[in-house]
Amino acid sequence: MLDRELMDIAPEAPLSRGGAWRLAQGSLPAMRGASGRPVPFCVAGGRASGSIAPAAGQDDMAGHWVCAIGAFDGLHRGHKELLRRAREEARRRGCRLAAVTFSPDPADVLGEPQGRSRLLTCEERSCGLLALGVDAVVAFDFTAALAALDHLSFMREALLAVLDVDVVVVGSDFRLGAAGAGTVEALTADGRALGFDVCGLDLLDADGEAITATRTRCLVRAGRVEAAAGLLGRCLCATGVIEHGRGEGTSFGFPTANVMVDALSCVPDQGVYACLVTLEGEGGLLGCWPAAVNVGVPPTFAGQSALDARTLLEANLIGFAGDAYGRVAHVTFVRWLRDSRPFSSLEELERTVLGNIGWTARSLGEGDVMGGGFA
Ligand SMILES: Cc1cc2nc3c(=O)[nH]c(=O)nc-3n(C[C@H](O)[C@H](O)[C@H](O)COP(=O)(O)O)c2cc1C
Ligand SMILES: Nc1ncnc2c1ncn2[C@@H]1O[C@H](COP(=O)(O)OP(=O)(O)OP(=O)(O)O)[C@@H](O)[C@H]1O
Repeated sequence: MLDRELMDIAPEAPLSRGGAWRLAQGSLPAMRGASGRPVPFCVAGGRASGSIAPAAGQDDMAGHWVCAIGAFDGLHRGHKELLRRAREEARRRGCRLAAVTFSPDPADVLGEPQGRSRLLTCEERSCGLLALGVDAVVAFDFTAALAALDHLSFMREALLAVLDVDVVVVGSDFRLGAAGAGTVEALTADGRALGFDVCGLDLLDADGEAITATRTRCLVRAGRVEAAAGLLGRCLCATGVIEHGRGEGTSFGFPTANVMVDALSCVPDQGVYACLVTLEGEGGLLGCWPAAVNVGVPPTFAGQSALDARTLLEANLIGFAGDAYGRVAHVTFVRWLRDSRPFSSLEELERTVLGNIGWTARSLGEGDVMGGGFA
């Protein structure tokens, strides 16, 4: 089934209106009513591939498009402003709006090996972009072949082969293609040659500094979750699966659910936080509990567990009774409480943690907030 939907261009095909290569199969991929489901594509003689996720009701890709391009990790306030302006441009020109992005995030492939670098998974980014009102998300596979394409080749052989592009909208700091040579200026020259316009927008800032995914990730890793929320325009949320821990907590009087998040997921390096934890049930959400959460290996027990090498969030779900093992948990960080630290006695550890749980219960509630907050 997928093969039928793959498309390719004839490498010798001439450039036509708008710079769009005529596709070998003559048309852009038809969605055939399968709205929301990504449709794979392959262009530029196999050098570029990816998928298109259409919004509901968008059943084909024909027609003219405004394209907002970037990684969009976090979908922070700057990204939302860019998309708002791109939407306005699309409306003015009678075009549809596509978000053009890359999977995996180029920063994960080209950037410094920094770990914990992802505020959103590719799927979350795609769903978020569609929720923000784009008509389609075009996600190019960020392969070595794609990374090696210069900006002109990317526009001509990859993007214009998939969409008939009228306008490209990017932030003023944006760089596309090999060696990051595709600045707004260079893309504008490409547009003159290939038949599209380029809007390079000033970056939205907060406190005199541009809002970027890099800035947001730095704040998160330093534990400054409230400041990160100010840039994101919402609280940070990390998702993981609940696994068995060492079982110490039960005897302390504060049972903990051990939420293992992906090693690439951007969460604080360490610290104790007041959170809300939403658990998935069999056919939907089970509920959402206030929780005091320790992030990272508990310093008092460092090196004592096979779990230690992985990213661990230990959550005491306030008012939760039941078996949470194996469940998917979404941990929303509301407030930093303190740094994690080693304790010289278990009594001091227990007293301190119970204090953190008490503060969280008084501030966020004593039970499932979806069920009214009554334990
Ligand atoms: C809110 C909270 C704060 C915590 N703070 C610390 C801490 O500062 N230092 C530390 O060594 N462990 C800390 N812990 C971790 C406990 O030591 C840990 O939950 C306990 O060992 C139980 O682990 P287990 O049930 O997975 O075996 C904290 C746990 C929670 C829930
Ligand atoms: N604060 C902002 N205001 C407006 N546009 C922005 C802002 N930040 C990023 N953009 C633009 O949004 C698109 C997607 O952003 P992208 O994820 O590539 O950059 P970023 O958020 O600055 O991430 P990073 O810090 O990893 O470079 C790009 O065109 C980018 O220039």
